[in-house]
Amino acid sequence: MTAPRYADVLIPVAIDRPYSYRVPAELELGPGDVVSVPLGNRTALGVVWQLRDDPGGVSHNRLKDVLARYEVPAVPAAIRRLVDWIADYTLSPRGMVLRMAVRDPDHLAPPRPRIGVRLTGQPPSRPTSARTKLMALMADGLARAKGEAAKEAGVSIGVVDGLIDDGALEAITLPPESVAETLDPDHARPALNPAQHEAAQVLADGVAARAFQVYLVDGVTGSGKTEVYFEAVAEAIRQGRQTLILVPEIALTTQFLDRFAERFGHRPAAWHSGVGQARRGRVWTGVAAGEVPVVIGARSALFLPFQDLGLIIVDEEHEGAYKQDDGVHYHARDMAVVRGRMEAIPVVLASATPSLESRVNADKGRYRRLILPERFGGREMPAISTVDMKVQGPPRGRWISPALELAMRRTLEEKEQSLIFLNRRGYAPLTLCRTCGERIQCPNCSAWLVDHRFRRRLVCHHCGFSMPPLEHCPKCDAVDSFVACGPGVERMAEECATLFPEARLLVLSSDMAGGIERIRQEIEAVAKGEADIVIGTQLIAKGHNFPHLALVGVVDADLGLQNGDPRAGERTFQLLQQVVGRAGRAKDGSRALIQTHRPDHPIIDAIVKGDREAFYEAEIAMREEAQLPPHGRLAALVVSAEAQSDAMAYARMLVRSSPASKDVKVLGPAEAPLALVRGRHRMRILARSPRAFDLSGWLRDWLSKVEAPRGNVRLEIDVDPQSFL
Ligand SMILES: Nc1ncnc2c1ncn2[C@@H]1O[C@H](COP(=O)(O)OP(=O)(O)OP(=O)(O)O)[C@@H](O)[C@H]1O
Ligand SMILES: [Zn+2]
Repeated sequence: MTAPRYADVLIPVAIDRPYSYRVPAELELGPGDVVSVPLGNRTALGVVWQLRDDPGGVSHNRLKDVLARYEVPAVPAAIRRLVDWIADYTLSPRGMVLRMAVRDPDHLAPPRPRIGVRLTGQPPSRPTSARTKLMALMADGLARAKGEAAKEAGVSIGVVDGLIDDGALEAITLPPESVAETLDPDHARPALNPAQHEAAQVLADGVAARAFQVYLVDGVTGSGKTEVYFEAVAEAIRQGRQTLILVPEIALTTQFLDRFAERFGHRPAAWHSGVGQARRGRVWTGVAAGEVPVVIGARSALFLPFQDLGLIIVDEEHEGAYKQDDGVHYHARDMAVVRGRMEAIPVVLASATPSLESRVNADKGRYRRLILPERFGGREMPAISTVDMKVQGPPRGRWISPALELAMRRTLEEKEQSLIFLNRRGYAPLTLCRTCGERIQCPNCSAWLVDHRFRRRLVCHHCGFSMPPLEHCPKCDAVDSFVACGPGVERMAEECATLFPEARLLVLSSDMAGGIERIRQEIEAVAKGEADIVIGTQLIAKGHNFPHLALVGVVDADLGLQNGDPRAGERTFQLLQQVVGRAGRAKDGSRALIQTHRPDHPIIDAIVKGDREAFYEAEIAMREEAQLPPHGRLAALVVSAEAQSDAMAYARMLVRSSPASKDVKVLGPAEAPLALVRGRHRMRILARSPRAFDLSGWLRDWLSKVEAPRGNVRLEIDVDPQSFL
């Protein structure tokens, strides 16, 4: 048999179709091989999507040759199918989806050998103070990587090289740093309570069965969902198969990594944007070679080329962070289920506040629901009450009600921790001129600038525009006439400092100076009890274990309920439930106070009564009534342009040419709630269909019949939108 002579190669750029190339005789290629090919006047990396014996309608002579094959494992068929599937479903160019799986050639290159140094026994000919420092460090006789030796001794790399030339040190090749520690499934098995044991057994059996099944581990906060799914991980390790654990915000999971190491002896391999290039390369190849047993990662880890995946876990499956809203609009939880089905393996979704989608799937029998009804160790849930801001509100210009203040004082006296939760970054969401009423707006977006006092900037949260605080009003020229309206976490910190000057305060929000590393340290400090009052945004509401936390105060529970987004209710419920669930995890007698203007709102009521079922029942009924997901399907089309008239014209043309269908209702175009972002005017169109309808197929049909946007007009498609802004 002669080898195929043509290869269709998909290149990770914004094109949908693979390009055809000739395969030179000396090159042996298989599907999934990573190759370099000429593209225009440059060389690009690509993946062999298909091999053929015919040039596919193009003349042989017009095709170019594949240049070379990378010495890395081939991209498995499962990933290629996943890329095809996601491209079809989300209407994204196939190459853009591939880009999430295979990117720069650099991280695919075989690991560069690490150069280390060690003593030769010969003294340096010309000792300097830097050389002496380095020699003192190396005196223990151990080999060290060059960079590490320099760093530890506090000298430059040049000093190391100098001593090599001098003959006092010798250069040696070190083995690559391992990314694939062997994990021990029985390293430290916890004693599970009966409900945990039962759920863990079902999951372990599922892994052993090697068949597709989605499990929803639905357990209240602190019920030990992690311990339970760790048993499924243990089973996968026993079977010699790989596990992928997806988490919404990997950078903040130090606590989790430590727990994993306690259970299995070592940390898992981590995959996220913060992992250095060289290490990413080793994880990628180690995963493809089947050597890395467990990867924990952010949503992009879903595209890793596992050789023998046996289990996927999606922790905090309800989290909005799983939805990617730029480039390819995909939901990592949903795509994890797709991958699980393709690979015929179990998928475990875990949450204390499951998404409506997953809950309905479980109710309908599509997913298997495992319930953990109680906190581990019989720990009580916090006692929750509301503070009616209409009658018991704080004095003007303050946001902590007398009731919350009193509870905080008691907590402080008991030497326990309080958490003040407000999901708003900065000092104040709006700055207003007292003289003329002018509101300070972003020049590029239809949004107010947020006052960030710690940084002394006014910042747009949509485009990142920022400027120093103004002295004169731009409209009436009044001096010193600005007032900050409403609170953000920085302002809450100011109020807490005034009320409790003796307390140790800590503010946590995602825009803190010092970035993710600082946030990580502060979260650890909170866990260790090093702060009395913690003031935080949703960053603090999720997944963390704070044993000293005895009081949670929600500054404004109504905040999320105000916008017209169909998911506002669900999101508010989840956020409040999660933040309240941070309290009382190590000790009974904890409390939560929820400040609200609408104490009888059904969602607030469900939280206070601890009645999750009431919330799910009402919300599911509402979605059914309105034919909203998960009962119906939605797709959003956002048209944007520099001129509003251009955006409007294209959006109108789109709607006019939508194919008639008894199943699909097209709504709009309407100006988006965020009508202007980065200087672009935005119009929204929404298509709604029954659940069983192939909405992606219908959209593709529609868009194939209309003219593509021209000039600066852009069309973005978002199937299963999470955001309605
Ligand atoms: N069987 C067990 N043995 C010992 N400790 C346990 C056990 N189950 C749970 N715990 C402990 O209880 C605490 C809560 O467990 P875990 O974090 O797994 O809960 P969770 O359900 O994931 O909570 P959340 O939804 O709030 O993130 C942890 O400190 C955990 O170590
Ligand atoms: Zn802006």
